[in-house]
Amino acid sequence: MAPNVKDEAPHNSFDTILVLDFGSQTSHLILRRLRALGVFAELLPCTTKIADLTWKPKGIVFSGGPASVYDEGSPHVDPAVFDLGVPILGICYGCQEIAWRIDSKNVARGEAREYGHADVTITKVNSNVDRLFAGLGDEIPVFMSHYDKLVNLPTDFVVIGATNNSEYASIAHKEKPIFGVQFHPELEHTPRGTEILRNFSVDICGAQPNWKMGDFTQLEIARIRELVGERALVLGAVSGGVDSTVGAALMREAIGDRFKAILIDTGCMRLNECETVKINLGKHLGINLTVVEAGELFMSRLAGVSDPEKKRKIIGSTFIDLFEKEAIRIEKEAENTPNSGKVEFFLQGTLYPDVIESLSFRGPSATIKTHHNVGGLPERMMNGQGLRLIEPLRLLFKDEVRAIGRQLGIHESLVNRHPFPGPGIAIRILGDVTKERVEIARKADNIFITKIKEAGLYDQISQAFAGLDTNRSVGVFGDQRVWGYIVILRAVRTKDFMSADIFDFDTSFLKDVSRTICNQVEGVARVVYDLTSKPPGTIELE
Ligand SMILES: Nc1ncnc2c1ncn2[C@@H]1O[C@H](COP(=O)(O)OP(=O)(O)OP(=O)(O)O)[C@@H](O)[C@H]1O
Ligand SMILES: O=c1[nH]c(=O)c2[nH+]cn([C@@H]3O[C@H](COP(=O)(O)O)[C@@H](O)[C@H]3O)c2[nH]1
Ligand SMILES: NC(=O)CC[C@H](N)C(=O)O
Ligand SMILES: [Mg+2]
Repeated sequence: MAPNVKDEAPHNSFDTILVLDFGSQTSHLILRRLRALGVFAELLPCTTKIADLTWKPKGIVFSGGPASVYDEGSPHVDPAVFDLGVPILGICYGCQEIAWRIDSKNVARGEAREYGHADVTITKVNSNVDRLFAGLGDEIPVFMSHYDKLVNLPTDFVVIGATNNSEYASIAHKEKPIFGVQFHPELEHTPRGTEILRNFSVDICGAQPNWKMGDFTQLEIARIRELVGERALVLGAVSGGVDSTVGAALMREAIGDRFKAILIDTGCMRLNECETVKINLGKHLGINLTVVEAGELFMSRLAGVSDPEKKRKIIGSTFIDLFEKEAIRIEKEAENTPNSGKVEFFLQGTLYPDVIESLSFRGPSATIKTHHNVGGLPERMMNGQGLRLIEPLRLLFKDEVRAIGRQLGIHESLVNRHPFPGPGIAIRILGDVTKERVEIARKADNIFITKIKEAGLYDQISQAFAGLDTNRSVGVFGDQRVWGYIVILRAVRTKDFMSADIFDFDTSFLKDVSRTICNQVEGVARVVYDLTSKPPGTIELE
């Protein structure tokens, strides 16, 4: 495989805390909190071999995780991590891992699950170990989520915090900067958790809290210039979503017209999407976007397919076919112009959550959904055509990307757009995809989003759309029997798209949307509002 460029990362320019991930649902929040403090942080699987690290972290956090340290097959860190000489903080499973490494009898199943609020009584010991809880007083409310617990105090450790249920809820090594907490400082429900993470990263690890988006932007532009060199062309998959738009703006800034932006019209885009994106990118960013019209091709390949994973795979491989063709076309077109060169790079707007998912120590969690931008797509492009991948945003979260977008002067309406998945409306239709069904879903979606905007709710909602259940339901319209599809409205609030809450509309708003859709979209017999949070649901229907 062609070398990736991911290692040229901010960890070379900023003090970085390494988070080793044991698979907790909230591992990414540890990074979010640290970065919000101005401390750059990166996540790697807990099984990372320390000898493979090409950079030295200022400190290491072990995350929580669903396994039990004492079970066979449970994940464990490379023992070399303790020889690095940098401070370590274990959170929940991470704390249990520290204790278990010292003696496997130190951890056992507790008598009761402790899930939710608890009060930690802080014990002052000496100025060295007290640094973790410095400034926090005698007691702090925390959020717990565990069943296992420390049943012995590991040798050479002292207790720095206890709860009614957990005698050793927080521990510290007597001499070395090794700490463990049974609770989760990364959660909002541990109100003073950020202070604990600051005490650890800044005071104990000595990390300079100087991570700023502005620096990232300039560093990234310089890095792209150096990487791409004087002649090479870069093909960019640009959807008009905030991620690829910001990625495209960075590329454009870095290498001008040698960046070639391509939008594939899958035939499953939102109403007027492609036209609007083309105009916006031209007007605001000076990017000449090529729209590849491929609706018919996608429809023919999707005909009769109702299995969600099959749909996603078909769409993913059709995207590649088209990008491969485009690479050839672009090189031909550039021949005999001042910009002649080979297409050597492929830009994608991959974000950190996608990367985190595929970094899981259990292997990619693609078993839930195959995202078309991770996995198959780049690999074939790279192996088949020798293309190298550029993913300037692969270490960022969505709100960080939005902040960069604003810095680059990208219009607020683009920066704040709700995300739209690459496979588009195809994964919002339960059942097989036909032109007629896409059209119905698209119209319903447009009505829903327009009403949301009119009501001034768009920016309060993280993502909203209308999908289609292709089971049909009976209705009565003007005394006529109809047998039509069911429109599913979905609107969620989330910061990171890993978990999400339902948006609370007034019933009168939903009634109005329902009435308008039934009146204006032929083929619909009923409209329902999806009340499933994530988890257990996912944001998209498929
Ligand atoms: N229709 C499309 N044409 C070209 N590239 C696409 C298309 N849809 C998706 N992509 C590529 O796949 C990547 C992942 O899509 P994704 O929807 O996650 O990001 P986005 O569209 O840039 O932003 P957002 O999440 O806000 O929609 C995009 O960044 C882009 O590189
Ligand atoms: O580009 C994409 N290609 C995909 O295949 C894909 N699947 C889901 N999504 C988006 O990811 C976020 C989380 O969605 P789920 O809860 O449905 O997994 C939501 O924002 C989804 O819109 C995708 N984006
Ligand atoms: N949240 C966690 O890390 C849980 C750790 C472990 N699985 C327990 O039940 O205690
Ligand atoms: Mg998108």
